[in-house]
Amino acid sequence: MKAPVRVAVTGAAGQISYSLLFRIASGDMLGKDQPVILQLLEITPALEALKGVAMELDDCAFPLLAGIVQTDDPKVAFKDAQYALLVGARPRGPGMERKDLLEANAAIFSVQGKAINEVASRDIKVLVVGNPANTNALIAQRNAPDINPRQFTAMTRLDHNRAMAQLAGKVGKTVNDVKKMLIWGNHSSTQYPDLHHATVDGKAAIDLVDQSWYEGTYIPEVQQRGAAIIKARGASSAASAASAAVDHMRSWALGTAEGDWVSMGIYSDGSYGIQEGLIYSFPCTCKNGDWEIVQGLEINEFSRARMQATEQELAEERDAVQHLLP
Ligand SMILES: NC(=O)C1=CN([C@@H]2O[C@H](COP(=O)(O)OP(=O)(O)OC[C@H]3O[C@@H](n4cnc5c(N)ncnc54)[C@H](O)[C@@H]3O)[C@@H](O)[C@H]2O)C=CC1
Ligand SMILES: O=C([O-])CC(=O)C(=O)O
Repeated sequence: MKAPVRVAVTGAAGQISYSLLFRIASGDMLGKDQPVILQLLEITPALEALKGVAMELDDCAFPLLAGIVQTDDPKVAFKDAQYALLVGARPRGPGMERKDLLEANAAIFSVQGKAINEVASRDIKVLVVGNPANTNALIAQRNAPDINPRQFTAMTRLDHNRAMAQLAGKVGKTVNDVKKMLIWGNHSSTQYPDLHHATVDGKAAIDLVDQSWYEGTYIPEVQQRGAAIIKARGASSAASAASAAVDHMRSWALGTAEGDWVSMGIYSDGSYGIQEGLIYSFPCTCKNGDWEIVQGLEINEFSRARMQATEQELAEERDAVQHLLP
């Protein structure tokens, strides 16, 4: 049996965590041979609810669950953590854009970035889920100067998974047939789901659909899927968000499949002309616990304009939180 790893999860008594924690503890995220110690962070008033969640985790008798820490202190939650899933943040309601949450949520990520910098394992892998995820990831990263910026990522895997499911449905195939899906940019309504590199059953996806459906239906539906779930469910995506978080961390830790890639919000190194330092979603392959941006994709004018629009939004979000970026 491997030695247990420490996995910090914030917002641990919330909706997403109610699905996420059970998936992590069952081995879906890091493998069926990897024991985990869950280090759960909540705000003080939610500690009682967190206790209930921890009781249920105990009641599952998961063979891989080697311990549970419950705390309202970030320095306890992140202590020696090798993985951190930053979920704890306010969700949006109907009629809001995710960036409307910046004011309510941004401060959380500067506190947590500082705590990670101080006490976490130096090889920690951080995934920010709480919205607006890319800019919150940027805030956490900039507040953790002793950790390599590559170790802070934001979740666009839910968008990636949604884009695969919508495409598969349209062409009468399953997600297993879809490869090289790609979300560029921000986890927001400016994100750009790019079908120019995707394949379905080995055929170019862009040739299987017409341009008017791609532009007029597909792109807006993927961009607005989060809002559509809020409208239908009365609350934002939870189980699907948890599943995407599990997918993101599993790909990063255990690698991506040969001949395929995943979308991850990562620290831009200037690839594809995207401003360095923004947390922007790129196509990534993962190996040996590290990610790499897929290089050399041909970008047409249609794509370039959309990649720049979402980049512009991220630059504006960054400028709005300057006071939290040391
Ligand atoms: N990136 C993505 O694809 C997605 C992101 N989200 C975002 O994830 C976040 C969480 O969503 P839900 O679980 O549905 O919300 P929720 O409101 O059910 O749970 C959030 C939890 O975070 C806790 N919390 C608040 N401040 C905290 C702090 N400083 N430290 C630790 N815990 C704290 C709250 O007490 C609450 O229990 C929201 O911001 C939501 O918009 C949701 C779906 C997808
Ligand atoms: O839409 C929201 O506010 C929640 C979210 O990020 C998503 O479902 O993609």
